[in-house]
Amino acid sequence: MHSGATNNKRNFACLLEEREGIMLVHINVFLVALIWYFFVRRRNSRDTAKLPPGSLGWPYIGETLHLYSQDPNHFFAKKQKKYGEIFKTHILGCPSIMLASPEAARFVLVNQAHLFKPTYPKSKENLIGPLALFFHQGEYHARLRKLVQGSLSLDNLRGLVPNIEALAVSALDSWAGGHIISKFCLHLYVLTNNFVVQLQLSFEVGILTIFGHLEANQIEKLRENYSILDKGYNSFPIKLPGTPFKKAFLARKRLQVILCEIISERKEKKATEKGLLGCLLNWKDENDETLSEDQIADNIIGVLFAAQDTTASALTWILKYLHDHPKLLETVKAEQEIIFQHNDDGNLTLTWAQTRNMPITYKLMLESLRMATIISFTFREAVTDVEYKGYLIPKGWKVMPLFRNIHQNPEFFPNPEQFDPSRFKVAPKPNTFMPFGSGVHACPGNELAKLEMLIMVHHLVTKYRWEVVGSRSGIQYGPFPVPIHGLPARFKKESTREKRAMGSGGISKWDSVWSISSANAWTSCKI
Ligand code: HEM
Repeated sequence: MHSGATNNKRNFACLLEEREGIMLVHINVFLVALIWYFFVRRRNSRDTAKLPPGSLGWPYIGETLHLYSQDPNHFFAKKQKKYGEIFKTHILGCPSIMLASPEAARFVLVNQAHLFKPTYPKSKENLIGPLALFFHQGEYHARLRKLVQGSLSLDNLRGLVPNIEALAVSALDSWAGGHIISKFCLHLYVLTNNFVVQLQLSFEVGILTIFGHLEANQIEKLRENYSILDKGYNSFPIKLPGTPFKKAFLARKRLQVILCEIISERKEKKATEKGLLGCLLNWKDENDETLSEDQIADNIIGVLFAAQDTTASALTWILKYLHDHPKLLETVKAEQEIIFQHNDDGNLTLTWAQTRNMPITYKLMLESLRMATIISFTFREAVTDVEYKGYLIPKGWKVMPLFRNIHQNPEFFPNPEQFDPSRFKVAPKPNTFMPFGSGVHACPGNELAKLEMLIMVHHLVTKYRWEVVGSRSGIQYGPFPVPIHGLPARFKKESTREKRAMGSGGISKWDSVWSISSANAWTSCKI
């Protein structure tokens, strides 16, 4: 019994020792884990990774005044020169990190896109409609994107060529139709603001792509209210009666009513059109759930918004570059003239195949998109602390891939300030050419925009002559860059007889006015 008790005591002591041993092991494991957490895992977080170089400027206003008191492109270019390809700043009330390298843009927009969400001011989100795809990421975004992309597929665009062509011809005819006699010149010209007219064209193309056929009175109501919305979109977001923002807000409400009427009509008719509205109306999930009217309306306004000013600005720049480079204009004309003559002097409509085979005009378009970079940069917001190349991008900070700076980098585009379509004989290096963005939010309308531009250039150079009026240099932002005052120009429609009389490369009185006026802007241009 005694020895048993002694044994028991010994066993108990052993047990205690064993437990202490186990506890010690646990404590050691815990300490090692703690050390690992602090010295290894935490290496990736705020304590060790440093913020990129740069300046956050004044408290709250940061560097916003610096940005707005100069050309934004100079602001970013100066910063890039001083700090390199990744730098911090503080603009529009937000600490932000700018990224001016292709790898960094790819990191944010493609490889690690899930760590960065799209971000827009709430006031703008509400004007467009908070359910529009570009405010979202994840499953909802992917579902809507598939529908938008489907409606803009090459197969659908192929069928739109004759309609887009008819709209382009009618826009061009309207420029040259209302002739006025300008006291400054001997000829009959029309004085117009290209950007405004281009806006009308891209609006009509947007309507066509979204709705297919629409009654003229419905188009007019949409146009009227959409233009009020567009004007107020970039105004100061204050809802006082009479302010552009308040007007835009009310126009958005009216647009909702008009769109809901159209949606009900289409539902009643059980229409099976291929346009975006058809795709949105016909969508059903596995539980037979359909999209709500708000989801449909917000996405229609969203696509119209994304399609309009962007394409209009790009077209206006193409006109400006053609104007500034007469030799290039002649070469583009020669390419388009062959198609024009093949189509019985324009009596036959353009074919899809012809629009896919305009190599010179295509390079002109790409170089215009590079030089003008309609969307200079985009915004994302870090959803968590992110480390990139040893730099910390803190959660909640804005991140801005700078497309324009990449397009203007001589390492990727030698002599970047020179307009040179021939550079596109060779494909740009990956991720260096992003006029339509990149990754999950890249532009689904890029093929439509290109088609619209090619068709427009075809008709413009084969049937019209034009001359830019007033100042030829300078940019204005609205918010997309356009040549100053929207490039006012005089247009003249050439009759086939006039063209034949001149022959290819012939000089008319009009031509001499043209070349004198454009002599200052003349620079050699390779194709
Ligand atoms: C020259 C004309 C155009 C340019 C330069 C352009 C440029 C862009 C860019 C850079 C983005 C990406 C923005 C970002 O990543 O934050 C984008 C997105 C978008 N674009 Fe375009 N775009 C043009 C025309 C169009 C057209 C014609 C349409 C539709 C018919 C369209 C519809 C959209 C939509 C819906 C998005 C959002 C996509 C998403 O969030 O998934 N765009 N565009």
